[in-house]
Amino acid sequence: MDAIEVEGLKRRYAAGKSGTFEAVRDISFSVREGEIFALLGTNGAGKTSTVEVLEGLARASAGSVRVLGLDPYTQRAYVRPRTGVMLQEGGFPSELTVAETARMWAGVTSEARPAHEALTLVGLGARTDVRVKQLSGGERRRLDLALALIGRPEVLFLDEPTTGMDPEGRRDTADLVRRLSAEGTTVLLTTHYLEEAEQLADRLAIMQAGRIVAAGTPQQVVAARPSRISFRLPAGISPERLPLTVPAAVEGRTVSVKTDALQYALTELLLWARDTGIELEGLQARSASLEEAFLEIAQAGGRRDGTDGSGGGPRDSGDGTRGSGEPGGSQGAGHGDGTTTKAGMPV
Ligand SMILES: Nc1ncnc2c1ncn2[C@@H]1O[C@H](COP(=O)(O)OP(=O)(O)OP(=O)(O)O)[C@@H](O)[C@H]1O
Repeated sequence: MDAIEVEGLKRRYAAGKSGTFEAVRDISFSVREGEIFALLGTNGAGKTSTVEVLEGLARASAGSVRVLGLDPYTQRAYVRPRTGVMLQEGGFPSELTVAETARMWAGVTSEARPAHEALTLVGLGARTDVRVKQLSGGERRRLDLALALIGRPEVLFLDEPTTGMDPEGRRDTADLVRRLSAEGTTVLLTTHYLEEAEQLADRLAIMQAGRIVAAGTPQQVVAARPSRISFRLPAGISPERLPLTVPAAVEGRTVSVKTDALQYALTELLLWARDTGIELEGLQARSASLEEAFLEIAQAGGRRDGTDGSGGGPRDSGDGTRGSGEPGGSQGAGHGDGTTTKAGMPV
């Protein structure tokens, strides 16, 4: 059994006179025990709407959701004590000190960690006597995290945990999340920091307009995007003379190439440079970053608007994430069943 199982989830909101707005449109994914799973997407993509259903704060409009094998909404009394939730807006009484807040929280939590232990975990051990209202934005996020950890959760939901934290706070939080995951805690997080997701997540899903449009390990999602080669155009060489089988963009004197076959294209270029006796100044070759993949997917998704939503049925990608049947829907590279190309990314 996976720690989190989402199958065909939809979430609708009332909109206008008797109308509805579908914020989550038939998504499916699962998170294994001890895994760190990141839900990514542009503003309004549907991440929080999804996470709220997993946290048992809202009912699914359609589909099924299981957390630790239970329905988080109808069986909330059993699920809640085993999960930790860090919401986007914590909201504590601002007159209480950090220690009082943590003790109050521990007082209503079964088998709670000692308040000081939770505060030390998040680096607030030296700030226990400070009033909540005097904390910085990043420190409040740390306090939010401490409270989410107080019940020793088996599943931890982190909604943009590092927003407002300085780089040290982000690094400390990432280290802590890794440690918790190594100890068996399942973590589902949303974040707008793509570098953080790339480094932290075992697997991730990118949402757009309520759908999962790409998913897999960070490497799989990135591998499906073209790699980049760039260098300075050698003096006296026109772009047409370059031995490139893929089109190069020339801006000023910088040549940029996007290629799905980095090793081949680079070999071709280097052999040509050697044989022609040319030095390629500023030569760089690298895989796409998650940020580039995300931006490309977001742009492709924008172009995709207006499609009719038809297409094949849900497909099992073998990585625990399934498409919702929309054109270009979901994903996971390299699942080997031949149902998707280039990790099923919208192109
Ligand atoms: N209570 C609500 N009533 C109506 N529409 C809502 C409600 N809550 C959210 N929405 C809409 O649902 C869509 C998804 O919102 P959601 O907050 O889930 O996105 P998100 O991916 O978490 O965005 P962000 O990154 O900005 O937090 C948005 O279009 C939002 O306006």
